[in-house]
Amino acid sequence: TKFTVGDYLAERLAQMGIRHHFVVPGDYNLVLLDKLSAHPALTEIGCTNELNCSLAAEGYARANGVSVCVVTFSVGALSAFNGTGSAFAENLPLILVSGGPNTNDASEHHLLHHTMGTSDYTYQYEMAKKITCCAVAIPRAEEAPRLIDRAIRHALLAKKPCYIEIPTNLSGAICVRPGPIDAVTEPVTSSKPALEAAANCAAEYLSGKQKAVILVGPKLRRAGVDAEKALLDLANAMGCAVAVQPAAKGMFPENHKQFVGTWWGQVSTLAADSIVNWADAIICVGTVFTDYSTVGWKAIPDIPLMTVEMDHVTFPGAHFSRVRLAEFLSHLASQVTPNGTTMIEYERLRPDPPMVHVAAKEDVLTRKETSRQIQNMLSANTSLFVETGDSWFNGIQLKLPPGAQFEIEMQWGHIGWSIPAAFGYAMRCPERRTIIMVGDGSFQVTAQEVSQMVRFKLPITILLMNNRGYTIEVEIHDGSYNKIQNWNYALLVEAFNGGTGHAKGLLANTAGELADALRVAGENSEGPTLIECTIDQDDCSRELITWGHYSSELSAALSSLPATPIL
Ligand SMILES: Cc1ncc(Cn2nnc(CCOP(=O)(O)OP(=O)(O)O)c2C)c(N)n1
Ligand SMILES: [Mg+2]
Repeated sequence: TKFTVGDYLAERLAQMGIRHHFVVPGDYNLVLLDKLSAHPALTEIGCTNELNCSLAAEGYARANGVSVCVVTFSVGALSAFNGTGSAFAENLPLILVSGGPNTNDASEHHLLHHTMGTSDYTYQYEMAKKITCCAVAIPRAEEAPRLIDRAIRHALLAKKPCYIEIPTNLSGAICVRPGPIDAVTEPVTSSKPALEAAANCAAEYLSGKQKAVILVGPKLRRAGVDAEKALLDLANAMGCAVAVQPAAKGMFPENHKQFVGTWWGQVSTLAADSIVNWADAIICVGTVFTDYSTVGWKAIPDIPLMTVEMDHVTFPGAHFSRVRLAEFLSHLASQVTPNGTTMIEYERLRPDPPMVHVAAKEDVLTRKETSRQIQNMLSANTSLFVETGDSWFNGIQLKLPPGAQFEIEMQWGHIGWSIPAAFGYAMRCPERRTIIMVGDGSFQVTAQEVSQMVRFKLPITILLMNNRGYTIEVEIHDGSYNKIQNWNYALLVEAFNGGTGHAKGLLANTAGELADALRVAGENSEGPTLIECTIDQDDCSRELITWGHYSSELSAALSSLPATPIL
């Protein structure tokens, strides 16, 4: 049989380790989908809509390192742009592939369905350029190898999404076979002189300091599989306190003796803010300081920083390009002199473990009791997804046992992300126990993807925190718009079974009912179990109230009038 452009893409995806491709069919991509599903190493995963398809691919990339989402032109791609934006914001190489109009149509000024109704079809490609690190539209089959390889390589190096548009009449067009995948996947290594110079600068930066800490940010994990190991080596070599930013929870082991908690200003955990504020040197590794992670700009380090990024290192007064994060941390670990001052001080500050109240079985269910019971079910095999909302704060307060994974989408913050993202993640890691903490408002955005968990028999546990509305928004700025229609969530999930599935929908109004429901979930290995936890609408975390208070100041600032009145 002839080798085609669609086969070229399929082979490249398989060669780089993708085993599942997330799709929604449409007549601009059907031939392409045939080619992809014909590849022996690829399994087609249909999704209910393109928003969920792109978010499922975003979650898959968290587990697999890279993912692909294949949609139809215009009506499909514009929804998939949202999950693509998430991948950009969260530093994930998601490959967005869209079918496109037949290359013969433009010159005929044909008006085509699904398009804007003009004969200019370039708008999608132009839009894609803005939300990816590389966008290509294949004009002729001869250019497919060069353009596909270029887009994929950019995505892998930058840890950002890329865009590949394949006209509907080119997927089946003859194409040459690909060369070695090494040409696409080979990472960029550090410049040796730059690495040495950066390490010398680090030694100088640290030599004058007594109280150094390490602050870990969400880009650490995105810097490659050996990044977390290199950080551990540096932490062990230094002996100093190590704090994580909220979006980096789980990227440093929480049972490590030098772990001092999540640094998040007034809503830090384990008094991490006290030791970070005491430090005279902060080694920032993959950190991101945003309005949310600095609690409305109130928690920003105010001392000179050393920052270690994916491909450069900076100090007060110096910048070193092409120094790879993992290589630099490992190199520094072999040179740095131990300095445990901040750990000694932290042991004086470390808060005593809180008294944990165990509710009686008949007690009305509360947020705290729900968190307590979730804490008890976390294990080395757990992957915990926490959704935008009070679930962020409740999830961040939990203590991760060694091996447990934690996923959060704090930069993009698209409510509903956790349902499709956990589905995509679980497709790649079916052996792990995936648990989702999600609010009622978020659940309503992407609930359809629970039916895919039924279809692929994924034993995902969904803790739906039903506080009757958009509580995180209430704490920032309340209004009528924070009220939503309540659903019978347990019944909805049963409906997704369609007569053959194994989803279970349970309602927990008391502590005892939650305990029983979690037992049922633990035993359901044939499909998802949703547990609707009914809690009072004002039963939210202290941290949300504090953070919301400062963020409402922030939202007031965001809506503040332009500095210079427009005349
Ligand atoms: C796509 C998208 N649209 C709107 C928003 C703004 N937003 N952020 N959080 C919310 C409400 C979340 O409500 P829930 O999921 O019920 O969470 P809780 O805070 O636990 O009540 C909204 C409406 C958002 N973050 N993402
Ligand atoms: Mg809610």
